[in-house]
Amino acid sequence: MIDSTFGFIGFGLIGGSIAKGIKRTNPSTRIMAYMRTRAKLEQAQRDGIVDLILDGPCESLRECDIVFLCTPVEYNASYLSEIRPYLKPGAVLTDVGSTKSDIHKVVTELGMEDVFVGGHPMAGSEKTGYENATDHLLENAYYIITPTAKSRKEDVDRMVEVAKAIDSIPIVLDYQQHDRIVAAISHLPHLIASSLVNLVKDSDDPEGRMKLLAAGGFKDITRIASSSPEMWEQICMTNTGNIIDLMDDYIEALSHIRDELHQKNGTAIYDLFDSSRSYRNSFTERARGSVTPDYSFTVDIVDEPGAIATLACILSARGISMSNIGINHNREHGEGALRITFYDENSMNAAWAQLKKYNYELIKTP
Ligand SMILES: NC(=O)C1=CN([C@@H]2O[C@H](COP(=O)(O)OP(=O)(O)OC[C@H]3O[C@@H](n4cnc5c(N)ncnc54)[C@H](O)[C@@H]3O)[C@@H](O)[C@H]2O)C=CC1
Ligand SMILES: O=C(O)C(=O)Cc1ccc(O)cc1
Repeated sequence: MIDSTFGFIGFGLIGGSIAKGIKRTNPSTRIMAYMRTRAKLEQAQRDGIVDLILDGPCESLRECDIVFLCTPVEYNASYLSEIRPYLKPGAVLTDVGSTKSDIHKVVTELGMEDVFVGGHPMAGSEKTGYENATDHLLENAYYIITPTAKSRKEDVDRMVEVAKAIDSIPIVLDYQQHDRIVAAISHLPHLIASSLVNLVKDSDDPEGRMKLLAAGGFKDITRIASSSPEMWEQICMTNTGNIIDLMDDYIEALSHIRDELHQKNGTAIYDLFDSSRSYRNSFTERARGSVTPDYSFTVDIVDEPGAIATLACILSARGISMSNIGINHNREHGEGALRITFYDENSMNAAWAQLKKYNYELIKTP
């Protein structure tokens, strides 16, 4: 990576994770950051991630090769003109926002198309804040790069290098195409998840039994309803056209399903489940969207303190590294299911054999 000094405006989950990822692979890079909560920046400085704390857009940004805007999308756009005076010649200004048309529009209006290259890492979580940022959050995730009409090829290449430096997978897309895609796979699903949660809230009995009994499937498809309302309001408000188009189609599909249920048309409902299952199963099963094959299996463990540590010790004693480990929260009590991912097939097979020896119950990933 030729760039060595990076500035961040906003330093939460995504800004913090990009900075940590850069520092992990390029420890000699210099990072300066601004956000409203200074205490968190001081923590980031103690962590060795932030070298210089900024009090806002200022002269120091002139040292940066790349400046990242990592606040909620509408605020990102409002920072463009404030940052412009502090960009050094040749510096790239980028963002990580989940929608792109709005910021590209402001960039064009301000005549900043030659310095701006949009970005959107396609991973994250429902959590927010620097305290949840990790150096591997964006590993194996697509990092969408949206050039302007006047972006220089070498600037797009520099963003590709940054994405690679944090082990993401760069992909260059037109910003309008980007917004239609994410409306379908991210924004409409967030609205559906939140409205479904509210449907249960409004339909529950006074004892809250729906909430009590809500199990795996419901929790799986509504996890994202715990995301930041401030961030998601801004995302939806900057992609209304695409979301409404897809929502119209979705309402029609739901209405169709309702009719089939009314007519007790089991075949139609079977076909719905059958076609969605085939299509869903054709998605490559990957952690956070990686293109690498998935080397994972699930282990049934007793839900008690130390159970995960014991399992980790058994594997590490054989020198087997895990690339990811996560609890499947489908069950409330009793045994827990742990999904473990490995870097390669050999590690996965060695782990399988080792855990079998200890009589763990193992379930292959479908
Ligand atoms: N959360 C996610 O999973 C993903 C989020 N994004 C995008 O990343 C951006 C940031 O999101 P997160 O890091 O998740 O949010 P976050 O809430 O963790 O971090 C936002 C940061 O911006 C700061 N901030 C908020 N308003 C500000 C303002 N007016 N001036 C200066 N700083 C301000 C906050 O103090 C915080 O440091 C958003 O634009 C979002 O669309 C992109 C991919 C994934
Ligand atoms: O929590 C999740 O799974 C997400 O949906 C993460 C996410 C949030 C916003 C984005 O623009 C991209 C990814």
